Amino acid sequence: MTKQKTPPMIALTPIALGRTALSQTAQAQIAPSLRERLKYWQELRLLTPLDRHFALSLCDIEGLDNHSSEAELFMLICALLSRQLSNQHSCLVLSQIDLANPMMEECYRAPASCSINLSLTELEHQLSQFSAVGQAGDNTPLILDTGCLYLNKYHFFETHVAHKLNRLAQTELIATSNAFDAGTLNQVRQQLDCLFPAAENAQIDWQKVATATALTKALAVITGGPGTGKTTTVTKLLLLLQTQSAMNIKLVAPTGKAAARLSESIKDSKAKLHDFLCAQLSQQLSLQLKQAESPLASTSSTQSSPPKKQAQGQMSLDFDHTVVENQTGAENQTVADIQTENVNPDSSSLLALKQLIASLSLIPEEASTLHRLLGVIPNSHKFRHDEHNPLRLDLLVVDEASMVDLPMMHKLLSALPKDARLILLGDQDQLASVEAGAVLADICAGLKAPASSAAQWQMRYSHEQALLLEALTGEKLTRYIHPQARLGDSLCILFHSHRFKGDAGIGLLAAAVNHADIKAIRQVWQQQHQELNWFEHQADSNSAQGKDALLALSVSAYGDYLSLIADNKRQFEITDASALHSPKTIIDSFNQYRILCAMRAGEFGVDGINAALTQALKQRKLIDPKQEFYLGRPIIIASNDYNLGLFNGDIGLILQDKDQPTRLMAHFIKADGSVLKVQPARLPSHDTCYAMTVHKSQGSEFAKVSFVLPPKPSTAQWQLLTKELLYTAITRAKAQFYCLGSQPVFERASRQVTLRASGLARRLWDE
Ligand SMILES: Nc1ncnc2c1ncn2[C@@H]1O[C@H](COP(=O)(O)OP(=O)(O)OP(=O)(O)O)[C@@H](O)[C@H]1O
Repeated sequence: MTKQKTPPMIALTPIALGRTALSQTAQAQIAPSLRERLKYWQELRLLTPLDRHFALSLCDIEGLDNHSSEAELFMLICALLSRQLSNQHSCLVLSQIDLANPMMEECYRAPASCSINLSLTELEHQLSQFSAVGQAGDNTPLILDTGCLYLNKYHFFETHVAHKLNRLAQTELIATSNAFDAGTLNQVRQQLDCLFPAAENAQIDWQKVATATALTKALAVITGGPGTGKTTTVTKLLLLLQTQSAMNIKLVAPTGKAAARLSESIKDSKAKLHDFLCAQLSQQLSLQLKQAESPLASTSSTQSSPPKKQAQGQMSLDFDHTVVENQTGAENQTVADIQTENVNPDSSSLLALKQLIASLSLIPEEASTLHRLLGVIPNSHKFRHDEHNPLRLDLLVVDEASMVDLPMMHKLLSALPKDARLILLGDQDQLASVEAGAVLADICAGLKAPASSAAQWQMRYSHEQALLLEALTGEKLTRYIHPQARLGDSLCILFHSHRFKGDAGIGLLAAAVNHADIKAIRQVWQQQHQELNWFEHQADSNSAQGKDALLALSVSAYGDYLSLIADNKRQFEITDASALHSPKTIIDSFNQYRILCAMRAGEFGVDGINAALTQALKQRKLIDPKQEFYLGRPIIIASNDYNLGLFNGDIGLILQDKDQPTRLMAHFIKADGSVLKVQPARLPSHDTCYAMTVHKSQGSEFAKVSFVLPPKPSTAQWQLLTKELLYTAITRAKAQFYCLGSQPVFERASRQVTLRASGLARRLWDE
């Protein structure tokens, strides 16, 4: 270990005496050592106990004299690094340290404040001299890389994720349009045209471009806000891929709830796509028949004809399972049924349609959680699938990718087989993952439009990729050519929301918040959209009018599922099980409404709102919370229990057991739609869930959402109030959004952007 003889590196500011808020230790001494300051910062909650112990342990490992200025600098930097990791950053960016007030104490001359009397270059040099600090690839506890200090493990995760994503992005499945023979290029174009018919407006169909992107690259990242058609696009893409050659496709999402939603969305998309293709087929057939001037032969038979091999042998498809809803109102038929002698079965457009319809059944519908896919090993942080035991699949689709943290992305990419493709879906503007990193945001970072641009995002293609995508889609993309496209060739952002029409309040508010556009935010609220409702926090703390209004609304909104439970109770009393509402119906009804809080603790946090609403529902005799697990109590699981199959974030209800109505059981709906019943006493740690945090609501949607902001946020609370939090809360609502807050808090939060320190964006876009 090399020790440097340098002037004092940390200037210790004498403590201010006589301040009541000081710890006794801090008050008693004029110039406390850094060890004492660490303790004091922990008392002030500027550090966690873990941060302090991390700093002390590393100083011990380094073997420094505790009172030396080197030791003090090292401890301080280690504490700062640990604090960054506790705040979900991947590293400590040295240039972001406020050298004059590194601990960022609110009062500059706060009792334990200190400053670092070194330039940034000197600081970096000093740090590189410690034996615990190494360079990329070293086996040291800490790594200093390009001005960022990492815990070795996080540095490894980050470089590995960057390497894997870059490698996947560079894996060209089709490099240029010349790679196709003319027939194949035409076939793919025709299929794309068929799935994405030209719209009347002249705008680029980004869904079509995204699909083509994923046909050409082993990595495709399709992002966009709610309802922009990510699932619709990926369903069409999977269909195209399955028509090319049958693949082993797996669908995953980070949580059980998100996986269940993905399954539902894919099913819904498939059904819509089936109807759409059948309508197209019907149209084509009518056209051909008209041309042949011959009426459609009788199609009344509902029997499936034996599958017909195509005459020219170009395709040998089994159309047996392909059912067509005839527009003329005839019964469902197979495609084979409605072939007639008068129709040319080899017409390329007909064949393309039939091929697509036949392949629909090959698109998987069941989605699992990432944990289940990777194979949890009880009591271990490792998974069954890793680089030594890769997953068995050809294509992996990961939904809600914004929720995937850096360590999980590392594990997922490690387990991905060499030749597999990866498709990431998500909303890059949503809250970042609960744990370290902001992987999806870093992946999209290179598409951030320059500040001067009106657009927020701008596509970035290499010359070759722009031409290839143009050849496949017919869309004009050359204006997006960028000299350093890097990951841009694999990315596509969908802009147009099909859920929120142009003038719908929720969509407008979400967009205004996303752009941190205060003027637009005020305008949207002033326009008094019927789907947006504001409850003002009362300035007078004795009056709880805004909160009362929210509670009254919530009692009424939750009244629906509670009345279904009351119905069942009556049915059980008269022992008539025939008219019971199923647990799924009741849980679906409960999921129509949710209160989302910015905070966990306090009167306006999850804890306070849950307690107040429990009381309000009790007063209205809608619940009887005499015992802990009372009928109708909503539960959210707070930790994983692999044996029970319950995961952090799973939501269920305490309901009467159909088989033994005197017994109350926690009921959950699993991703495959089945009901899981668990004895309340066996539940892993859990909370009541009339209200939940915005963080926990990621991956879920509700018809109505009430969002609660604290009236007077503390300094610590302000750190959580960001535009991503607001945007995520707003976009959980499909039909109605209510907000209990105050204008200054809402607006200041809209201006605060989540910044997660990480080197991933640089590794993906600049190196
Ligand atoms: N090009 C389109 N034209 C018309 N409707 C569309 C189009 N694309 C998607 N939709 C419809 O918009 C709705 C939302 O689409 P989809 O579920 O694919 O979006 P998403 O981005 O996956 O949504 P979420 O954010 O909820 O995951 C669906 O009803 C879908 O049928």
